[in-house]
Amino acid sequence: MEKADVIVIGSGQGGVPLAVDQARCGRKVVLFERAALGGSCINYGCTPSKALLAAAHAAGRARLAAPLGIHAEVKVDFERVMERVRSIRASFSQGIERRLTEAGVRIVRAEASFLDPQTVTGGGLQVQSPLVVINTGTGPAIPELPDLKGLPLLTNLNIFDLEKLPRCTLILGGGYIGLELGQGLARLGSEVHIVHNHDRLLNHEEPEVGEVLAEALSRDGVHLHLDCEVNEAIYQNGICALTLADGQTLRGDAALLAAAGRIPNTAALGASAAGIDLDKQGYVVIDEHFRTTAPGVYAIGDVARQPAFTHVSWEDYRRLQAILNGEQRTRSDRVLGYAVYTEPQVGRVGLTLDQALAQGHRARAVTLPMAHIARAIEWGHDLGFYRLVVDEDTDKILGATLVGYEAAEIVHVLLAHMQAGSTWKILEQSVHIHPTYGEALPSLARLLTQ
Ligand SMILES: Cc1cc2nc3c(=O)[nH]c(=O)nc-3n(C[C@H](O)[C@H](O)[C@H](O)COP(=O)(O)OP(=O)(O)OC[C@H]3O[C@@H](n4cnc5c(N)ncnc54)[C@H](O)[C@@H]3O)c2cc1C
Ligand SMILES: NC(=O)c1ccc[n+]([C@@H]2O[C@H](COP(=O)([O-])OP(=O)(O)OC[C@H]3O[C@@H](n4cnc5c(N)ncnc54)[C@H](O)[C@@H]3O)[C@@H](O)[C@H]2O)c1
Repeated sequence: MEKADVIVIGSGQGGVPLAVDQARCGRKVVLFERAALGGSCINYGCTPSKALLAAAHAAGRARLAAPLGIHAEVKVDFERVMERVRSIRASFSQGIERRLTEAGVRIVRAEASFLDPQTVTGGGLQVQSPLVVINTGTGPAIPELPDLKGLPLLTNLNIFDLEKLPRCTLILGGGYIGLELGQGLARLGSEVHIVHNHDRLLNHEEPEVGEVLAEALSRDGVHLHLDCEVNEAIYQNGICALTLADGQTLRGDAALLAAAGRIPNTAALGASAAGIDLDKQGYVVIDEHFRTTAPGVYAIGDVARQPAFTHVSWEDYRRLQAILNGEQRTRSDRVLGYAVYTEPQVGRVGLTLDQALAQGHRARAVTLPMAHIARAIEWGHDLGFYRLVVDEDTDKILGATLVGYEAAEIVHVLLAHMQAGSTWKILEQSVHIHPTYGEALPSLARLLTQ
């Protein structure tokens, strides 16, 4: 039995910096990782998907430039696109290994499970520690479909290993992954069908978000099957056929992508041996201070049902580190921002109007269409809108939804206002630069004076 000061299970976005910091403080740290170092974000998530989208959006922009008087002939070298994706992913993962090693973290390349709250085993090793941090993330949820067994399913785990672009790709799910990869594959030349079991894409967002994205995806030739389920999936001779509830049959050359949500990576953990409670879906139950129900065991990131974003897992690490140092921090008092990297992008922060009303705020929303923004007209971006949600009692900004060009960047202006506790009146008085997309934010706030 080995002894350590800290055990980290999973090299996700919070686990790696935590392990590095603890090791730099002179503690003996053992990190278990059963797959590639760097977790979902680097290997099967943000990094490869955004590298792929860089190529896809370059192709898409070129094709859609005709209204500007530019007529481009686009030729996609899919092999080269994917080589670039994989080389960026490999270099990021190697960087993680270097960081951990240089800090003196002992890396055990094996699946870990608990023997008791202080003892973890994996790769033939048993390690005992007073502090264990679980950062094991999530994996793709596979929809329960009759006859799905035997079908070579694509998920976020293997799609970035593709060598050949599928002629036709059938995607289950019109959420983040389905939309980003659906538009990406379409722009690279695949015939894409998205089957979504809700009548709106990205159905947790302001209703108009789904409408704008549906229009944008249609312009890219994506076929949308909304409010629709798959009844049957058959795989024969390399061809997969999906029969939809509306009677249509979609056929693809073996490319069916499951993008229908996530399941937590807890099955292998042996949580019950350590007295770690899981919720009904298998997520680790934590309190406001990331404590699980087992003494000395904490959980951060996606596996603890925190909002499933890289920056949240990273911020969890900062908060847990502060808590371990005796500071008064909690897990949920953050201004949450996130984005969807379709074109147009969706930049989000804080509450939607419905969420604000449901939380008891006397909330009001104002909306500015893209077509009223000078920069958007000049650049030929006609799709999208900016929406601001404010509290009528305090004038505080409660949230925003920006749908438009580089909205993921522009939404940070509002995130900074919210973090600083400022009001829409301060935003309205700010003189932003002309002609920019940012200039539209004070104009948006000005609508509240009417
Ligand atoms: C396609 C896709 C695109 C995404 N794009 C974005 C984006 O643009 N922006 C964004 O903010 N977020 C994005 N996300 C979400 C983001 O990837 C996750 O929220 C982020 O990785 C945080 O994960 P984590 O730190 O909780 O753990 P993860 O990064 O999931 O890491 C968990 C690690 O634990 C390991 N592990 C699991 N069980 C065990 C075990 N028993 N023993 C040892 N090791 C184990 C796993 O192998 C994995 O390496 C995307 C996700 C996907 C799937
Ligand atoms: N840009 C980003 O930050 C980014 C990108 C990708 C993923 N992510 C993270 O990863 C998480 C998972 O993404 P996701 O897209 O898998 O999940 P999701 O929950 O965002 O979307 C899945 C959608 O699929 C639908 N669905 C479920 N089962 C279905 C079925 N059988 N047939 C048709 N539709 C079905 C659901 O209604 C749901 O809206 C996200 O919640 C997000 O936190 C973030």
